[in-house]
Amino acid sequence: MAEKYEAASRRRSVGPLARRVSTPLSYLTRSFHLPRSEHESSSTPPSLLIPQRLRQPDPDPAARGRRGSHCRVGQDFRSYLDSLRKMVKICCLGAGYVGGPTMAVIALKCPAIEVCVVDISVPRIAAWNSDQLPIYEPGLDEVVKQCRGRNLFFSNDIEKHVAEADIIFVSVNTPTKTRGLGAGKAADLTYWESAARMIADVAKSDKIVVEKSTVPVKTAEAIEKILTHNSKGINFQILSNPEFLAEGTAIEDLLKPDRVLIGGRETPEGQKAVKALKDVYANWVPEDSILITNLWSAELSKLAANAFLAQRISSVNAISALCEATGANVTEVAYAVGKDSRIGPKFLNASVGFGGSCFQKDILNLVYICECNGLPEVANYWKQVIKINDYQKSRFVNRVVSSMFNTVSGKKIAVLGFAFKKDTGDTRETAAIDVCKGLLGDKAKISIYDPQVTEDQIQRDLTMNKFDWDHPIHLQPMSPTAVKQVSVTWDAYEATKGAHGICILTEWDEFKTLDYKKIYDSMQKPAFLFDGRNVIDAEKMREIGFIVYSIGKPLDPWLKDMPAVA
Ligand SMILES: NC(=O)c1ccc[n+]([C@@H]2O[C@H](COP(=O)([O-])OP(=O)(O)OC[C@H]3O[C@@H](n4cnc5c(N)ncnc54)[C@H](O)[C@@H]3O)[C@@H](O)[C@H]2O)c1
Ligand SMILES: O=c1ccn([C@@H]2O[C@H](COP(=O)(O)OP(=O)(O)O[C@H]3O[C@H](CO)[C@@H](O)[C@H](O)[C@H]3O)[C@@H](O)[C@H]2O)c(=O)[nH]1
Repeated sequence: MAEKYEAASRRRSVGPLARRVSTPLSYLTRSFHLPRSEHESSSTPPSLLIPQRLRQPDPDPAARGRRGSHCRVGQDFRSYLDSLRKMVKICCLGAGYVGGPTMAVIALKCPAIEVCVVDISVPRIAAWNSDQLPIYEPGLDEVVKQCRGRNLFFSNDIEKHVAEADIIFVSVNTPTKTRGLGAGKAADLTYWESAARMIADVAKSDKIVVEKSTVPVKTAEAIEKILTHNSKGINFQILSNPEFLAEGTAIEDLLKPDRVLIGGRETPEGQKAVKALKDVYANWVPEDSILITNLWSAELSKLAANAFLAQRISSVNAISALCEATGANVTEVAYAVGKDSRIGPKFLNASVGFGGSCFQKDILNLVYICECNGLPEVANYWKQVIKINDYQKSRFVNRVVSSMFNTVSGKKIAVLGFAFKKDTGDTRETAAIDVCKGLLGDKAKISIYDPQVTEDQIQRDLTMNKFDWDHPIHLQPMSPTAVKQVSVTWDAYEATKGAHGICILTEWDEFKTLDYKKIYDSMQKPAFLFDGRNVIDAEKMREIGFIVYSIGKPLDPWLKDMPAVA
């Protein structure tokens, strides 16, 4: 088993563990004044990169017109070179799910720009400099391999790279506040504010500071105050450039974004900064997909986009409850509704509930901003999206317990999938946490399998308080009192062996092709299968002998006779 674990670990990326398990104490002790790491010496960028385009033929001359950094008619070669040199350094604070992939793609598409991603976490940077990247994201390894050491660097020497940069992206955590004013709703800007103060301290030349993190509207105004108050005459331009990538498809999303949004001040300096950032993206994003707005529109658009997306899921999940009550089929309903071109087919999959580090946090943030602006009706409207999501998770738990003769005490429940969606090892706010906690509350014994999530991570998630997961300073060493009723395996067949019931909580493709006959044969009878993602063919499973529940689908005759679920 130990060998298997090691082999499986080697197959996997380090995952969020690098941040939350192996290194927690580093967060408690680190300041911005960090010693150079071992990796530094081999990965510190050269002081100035010679633009590759000057040495290599342009691979796509036809695209020149839409790129921003080519020598224009009337511009002499030296000033062209100077303009490139002036633009060559980007630093990104925060080497996480956003900072890492985003900067890797900028480095890939802009060989003339030197990109350095910095972080307060030493192990996280070490992982970026190794063969085991700290996050699992399809396609990311290839992009990093292509650029790392060429024009993409990862470092803990934050001050040095901030001081040298022309453009500084800030992509640090903006979690929900856990205490004090606005606790449980407002964004905690501690990490952002300390990043801004550090930039003000170390800057010796003009900088463009880009909000990449998701922040409340008007954050740029506060950041501007911090920077200009300490600025020693240095000119800082703040831009809002929110990120819209989704985990699991981050590289695809970054290579072909639906849009890039840049908000800036409407002053000549502000517009110059907007143009400089636009020129970076214009290396691969068509001009008409780069939207320019004022600062506040850009900041608010990010929160609004996530609220709209989450609202669609809560809408279809609300309908899923009605489908179960009436005999309608949510897949058919969603298909019929999505065929209306005004509605569209995407993001209408009923599920056990949305998770991830963004939707809940950003909607709570929006709710708080509405309340602060005297708009309680608007706040309540958006709050309902979260309430339905919580309802969907507890409805699922209730369905499991009521179906299994109203108790799961002492029963083995296999959980297939713990990540918040497929193709990621990220477990932040995953619905699986609430479902497992609910089942544990009824004294179930849980056996979990997820192809990308480790036991340490799962134990940590099940013992952590709400909202604490996104606060580096709250990270503690592995709790010695891990949840005993929970076991974690690297094998779906082992997880389901001897189980009374199975809950599918993540839509991993491999769950569609498991040998369910073999699984059924190894389970206690009657064998229950609760599909929280609608990934299995319920009719085939019933033929095997399972009692099946699928979200929003007509109920199994067995389940109809069980106590009603609220
Ligand atoms: N994860 C996503 O899919 C996604 C997508 C769009 C936007 N966002 C937003 O982007 C921001 C970052 O999200 P993430 O998922 O990348 O978070 P993350 O936790 O993966 O990464 C944040 C990193 O910032 C580092 N950090 C904190 N303070 C720092 C400082 N002062 N200097 C340097 N590094 C510091 C942390 O150590 C951590 O590694 C959040 O505001 C989030 O809402 C996230
Ligand atoms: O039809 C659907 C689509 C998604 N989900 C769930 O919703 C959650 C979020 O999924 P998704 O949006 O694909 O992933 P994220 O990485 O959280 O990306 C969202 O949050 C990011 C952070 O702000 C934004 O940048 C992205 O645009 C936005 O899609 C996951 O639990 C999904 O399983 C459903 O239940 N049904």
